[in-house]
Amino acid sequence: MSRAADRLKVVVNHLDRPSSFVQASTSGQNVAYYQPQALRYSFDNDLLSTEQRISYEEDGFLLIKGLVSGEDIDRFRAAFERICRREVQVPGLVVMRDVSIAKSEFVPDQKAISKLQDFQEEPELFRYCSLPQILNYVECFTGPNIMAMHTMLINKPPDTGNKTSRHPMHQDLHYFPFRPADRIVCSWTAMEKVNRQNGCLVVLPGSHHGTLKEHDYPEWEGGVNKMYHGVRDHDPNHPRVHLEMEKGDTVFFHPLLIHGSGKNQTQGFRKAISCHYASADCYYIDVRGTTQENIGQEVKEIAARKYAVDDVTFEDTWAVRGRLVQGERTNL
Ligand SMILES: CCCCCCCCCCCCCCCCC(=O)SCCNC(=O)CCNC(=O)[C@H](O)C(C)(C)COP(=O)(O)OP(=O)(O)OC[C@H]1O[C@@H](n2cnc3c(N)ncnc32)[C@H](O)[C@@H]1OP(=O)(O)O
Ligand SMILES: Nc1ncnc2c1ncn2[C@@H]1O[C@H](COP(=O)(O)OP(=O)(O)OP(=O)(O)O)[C@@H](O)[C@H]1O
Ligand SMILES: O=C(O)CCC(=O)C(=O)O
Ligand SMILES: [Fe+2]
Ligand SMILES: [Mg+2]
Repeated sequence: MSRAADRLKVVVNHLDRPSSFVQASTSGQNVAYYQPQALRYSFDNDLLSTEQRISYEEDGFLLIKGLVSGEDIDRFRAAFERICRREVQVPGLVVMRDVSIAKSEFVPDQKAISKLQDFQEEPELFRYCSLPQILNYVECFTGPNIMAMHTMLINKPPDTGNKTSRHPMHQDLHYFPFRPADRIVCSWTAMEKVNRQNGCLVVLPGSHHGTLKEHDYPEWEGGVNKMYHGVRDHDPNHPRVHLEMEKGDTVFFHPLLIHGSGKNQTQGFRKAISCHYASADCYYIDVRGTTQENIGQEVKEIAARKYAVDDVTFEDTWAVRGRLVQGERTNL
């Protein structure tokens, strides 16, 4: 029996989802197999192997080594540095500083910047979101109509000793007022070697099988960055995986996957570039009365302050930032 078929059995036993598989009898043994259509998290196409599809189904992430070239990464880094030196003005760009230095004097240097958000109007950085090799993978999860909904370049600073460089365990779906979750995917590319020392991604494999959990600010003594909500309670005994990656390696992960990143214990600034994609056929939801109401309110307040408007909705803040990168803008 092939390795893929072997893993199918494991997945079936592991997930215990009677409706998604059929019983088959081989050599007198009763064995459960997935039917092709029972793989709900990805589409059947020529790019993903059955093993890769099962792996995403089971774990909620898929790591592809060497997907982005060193040359491209160097160009993204140069664009980031131009922004840090304030040589360019980018409409809509959010430049974030770590909470531990947010109130100190401004230095126009990468050392003051822990994250860029919303670089959809910066052509060089946004090129990342349209790289054909990335979109080919994204399409496996979203289908052909693809929106780039959220863009980030994370420059995780050396921890100042307060542990504020940590990113609490969270599910990205908490921030998104659109569905269905299975048609949303994040691509996250290491811009240099990332490991436990400099605060690589940490994931709870399989956690995407659960539902969206309640998120809030973690009670950390040293402070927490604005809008860095964490899952209120996740099973501390769930196995964790530290995703150590080389420059250009890219991980695709599901928006319900619980993940975070540890503190950066080196003197370097750990860099990664990422984009959250969604099928343009997704639809907006009203988060009032749901666990997402708290983040919806915070984002609305920030948008209102930033753009001096008072009737902006949480959905609007996404609709204005989203950009079509493939196919047709049908809905979002
Ligand atoms: C169309 C409009 C869109 C509106 C934008 C809304 C943003 C939406 C974010 C959604 C995120 C989705 C992501 C999905 C993936 C999951 C995650 O990424 S989780 C983390 C998400 N959160 C963030 O990314 C935080 C983003 N940061 C910011 O938006 C800004 O940095 C900011 C915190 C709003 C501050 O920006 P700005 O107002 O420009 O900064 P200042 O004028 O210097 O400071 C104002 C005020 O805020 C304090 N401050 C600054 N930085 C921080 C910080 N890191 N933590 C806490 N507080 C901070 C600063 O001290 C000032 O305070 P004061 O008391 O008013 O002096
Ligand atoms: N004490 C804690 N309470 C809550 N969340 C934590 C705690 N320690 C780490 N985390 C979260 O777990 C994830 C990574 O943890 P990890 O243990 O790898 O990092 P670290 O504790 O910063 O560093 P390390 O354990 O490698 O010294 C991050 O999301 C981090 O925010
Ligand atoms: O790069 C990191 O540290 C994690 C970022 C992340 O998970 C996020 O911003 O949603
Ligand atoms: Fe995240
Ligand atoms: Mg730890």
